[in-house]
Formats: sequence, structure tokens, C-alpha cells
Amino acid sequence: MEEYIAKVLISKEGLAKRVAELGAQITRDYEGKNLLVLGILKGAVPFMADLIREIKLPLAYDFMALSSYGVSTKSSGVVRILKDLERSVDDVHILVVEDIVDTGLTLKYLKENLKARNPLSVKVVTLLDKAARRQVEVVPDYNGFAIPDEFVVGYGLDFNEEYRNLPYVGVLKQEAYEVN
Ligand SMILES: O=P(O)(O)OC[C@H]1O[C@H](OP(=O)(O)OP(=O)(O)O)[C@H](O)[C@@H]1O
Ligand code: HPA
Repeated sequence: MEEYIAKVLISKEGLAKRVAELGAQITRDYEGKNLLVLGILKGAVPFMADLIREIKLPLAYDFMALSSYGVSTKSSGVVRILKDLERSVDDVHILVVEDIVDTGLTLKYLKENLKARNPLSVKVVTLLDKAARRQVEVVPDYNGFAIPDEFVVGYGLDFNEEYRNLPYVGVLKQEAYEVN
């Protein structure tokens, strides 16, 4: 698997340090609030598993699964909910956990969808922000790392469902696209 990694962009240690910082900041901001951490499957799973253990507050967590419609999946902006929340959210502060914000289309749709359910608030934490690719204006409330416009894998991020279990974030070699 690692033979296809051209370079490590964010090391395992770099991820752990930043996730701890984000957890501390979120702990300060949500003190005394009813917090629902909402992970977006599947990419957010490793980040969310680490992040919740750095949030030193009582919290609940849940997941949603989304999928983009259309031939060019990432650019249509139309999103389908494959798995929804299991309860109403009018009494909670929602913190959405994403692995990456790229075009912003997924997050824009999701924020509007969640706000329509009248939660106490909706904020977003993303591990990675690839702002150069943005098609719609959406700004994460908490961001782990600003990254350049390169396709990244690892720590939840995939290429054709592979590489999610790498402990770091890396950039794929050209050959990886050719064998898949
Ligand atoms: O800003 P955007 O251009 O909308 O892209 C970001 C979305 O794309 C990825 O999910 P993907 O649909 O690949 O699903 P996955 O998490 O299961 O890999 C990622 O987890 C975000 O949800
Ligand atoms: O760079 C990326 N890697 C993996 N999945 C993604 N989804 C949007 N951007 C990316």
C-alpha cells in the first residue's frame, strides 16, 4: 500500500498534536452545552475517533452518510442522504466532523439540511481544508490543516475505497491511478 505514496503531507505525530489542539479548543467552546458530534461517513471515522477522546466534556455522537448524485459525482452539488440521524436535534448543539472540505458542495448542502431541523447551533470541524478547490462559499469553524490542491489519502481519506487506514495523510504517486 505504502509503495504508492509519493510523500507524507501530515505525519502521524503532526495529526495527533493538531487533533489534541482542536479538542482543547472545542472543549473550551462547548463547556456547559448539550453537544452532539456528528460524523460524516466514511472519511471522518479515524479523525472523529481521535477527536472525541480529546474533547473533555459529556457528549453524544451520531453519523450521517451522504452521496453525491450525477455523472461527475463531486460537482453536481446534489446530495442524497444514505443514512440519517437517529433522533431529533432541536435540543442540541451540532458539531459536524468532516475529513476534508474540497468544493464545499457537500458541506453547504448538509449545513442547510441540518439548520432546517432547528438545532441550537450547527458548526463544522474539518481535518483538512483544500480552499483552492472551493465552488461555493463555506467556511469551516475549526480547521486542522490548510492543504494545497493535491489529492490526498490516509487517516480516513480514500482513493477507490483504499488507503483509509494509513496512519498519516499522504499524496499518491501517479502509478496508483494507473493500477486502479
Ligand atoms: O467539498 P466536497 O467537494 O463536497 O468534498 C468533500 C466530501 O467528499 C468526501 O466524501 P466522499 O463522498 O468521498 O465519501 P467518503 O467520506 O465515504 O470517502 C469527504 O469526506 C467530504 O464529505
Ligand atoms: O483529496 C481528496 N482525497 C480523498 N477524498 C477526497 N474528497 C475530496 N477531496 C479528496
